[in-house]
Amino acid sequence: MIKQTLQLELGERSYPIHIGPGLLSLTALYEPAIRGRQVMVVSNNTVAPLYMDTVCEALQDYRLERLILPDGEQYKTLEVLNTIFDALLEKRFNRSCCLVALGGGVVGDMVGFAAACYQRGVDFIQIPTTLLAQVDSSVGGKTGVNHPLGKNMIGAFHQPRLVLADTDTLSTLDDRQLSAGIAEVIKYGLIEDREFFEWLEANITRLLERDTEALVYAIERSCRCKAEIVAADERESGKRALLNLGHTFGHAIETGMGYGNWLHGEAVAAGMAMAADLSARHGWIDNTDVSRIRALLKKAGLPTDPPGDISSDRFLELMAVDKKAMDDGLRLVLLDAIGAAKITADYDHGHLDETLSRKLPMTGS
Ligand SMILES: NC(=O)c1ccc[n+]([C@@H]2O[C@H](COP(=O)([O-])OP(=O)(O)OC[C@H]3O[C@@H](n4cnc5c(N)ncnc54)[C@H](O)[C@@H]3O)[C@@H](O)[C@H]2O)c1
Ligand SMILES: O=C(O)C(=O)C[C@@H](O)[C@H](O)[C@H](O)COP(=O)(O)O
Ligand SMILES: [Zn+2]
Repeated sequence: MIKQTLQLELGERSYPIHIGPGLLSLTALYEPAIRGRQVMVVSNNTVAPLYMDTVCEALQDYRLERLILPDGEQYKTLEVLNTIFDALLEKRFNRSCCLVALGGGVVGDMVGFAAACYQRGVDFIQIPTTLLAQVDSSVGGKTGVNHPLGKNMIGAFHQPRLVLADTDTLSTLDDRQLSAGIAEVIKYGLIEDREFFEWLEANITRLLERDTEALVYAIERSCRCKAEIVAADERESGKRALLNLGHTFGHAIETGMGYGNWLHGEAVAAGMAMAADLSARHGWIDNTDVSRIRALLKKAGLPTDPPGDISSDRFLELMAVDKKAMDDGLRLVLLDAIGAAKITADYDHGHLDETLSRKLPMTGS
């Protein structure tokens, strides 16, 4: 079985995405990206004790440095980013170096942004170790940090040279984090792949039980969807915004609750349920679709309602900084069907208020 390799096609910045068990120790996979370079492997204090040695042993013939960041969404900040620059300068890393991001989406986003900025841009490799990072954050080149007033507000587009998603690393992930990753998997089904959504309805238990074959299938199908969208619209001038389904509500929840209280995937899950609710209020999908979406999210161990502590006015305030806000208003990603999302500014503000203030039928099932 079971290793899969996809290619994200972006001309001379194209790169492979390797998916499967046992990949961390395969030196040959890294070599094209790091041959002859200084390499800094950056991780955090949870992931480094688990996997840093395996990666460094695979790279033992290289000039290696290790750097360990504090673990948590609350550390996805400019301040912690600066510690990466300190380490690179102290170790005299030059422009031909390569950074390796070993961890979940937080490490990946920060190391990617450090690579985008250091000496105006150096190479980096993504080694995602959470399901969420393997299906989403390691692919596509969105990098950055949070600001107290808004999620991912400081960042850059900077593509990795290689993505190496070793599914064995998922064995040490706790159940809550696995579920958070499944939220982004469900997102792909909702935005443009109804058949995948139906596969998820039938196979969600296999994913929750960490069946390797099911995981590789879901990761590959998710990455294929994301890679096609990014190849068509790298910098989100159009279609890429579909990947933001659930995120305008979700980012508001993350910022409003304080980073790290709700996991990103949990906030996105509640946000997708809210997007489905708002779509149904317009008659674009029907209530049975909403119930199906909520049922799958629940079965995956995910929330389907926003926290009670955020009023609809506060939601609107938090949502106003969304990157899809234009001078003429905020665009939202909503649903015409399961498997057909759309980006639209043409929604009813009264309906939006009903969704934000959780008026029935939001709590239908
Ligand atoms: N760039 C993008 O396109 C993109 C896409 C989606 C999400 N994101 C960002 O990704 C972040 C969320 O990523 P995440 O869900 O991976 O969270 P995370 O990076 O915080 O990782 C979750 C937790 O799991 C731990 N962990 C990681 N791998 C582990 C393993 N194999 N075994 C045990 N523990 C492990 C981490 O240390 C952390 O405590 C958010 O900041 C979000 O904004 C970015
Ligand atoms: O890759 C994308 O494009 C996405 O929107 C993927 C999202 O899952 C991810 O959370 C991303 O970081 C959100 O980007 P943002 O531009 O809304 O901050
Ligand atoms: Zn996301």
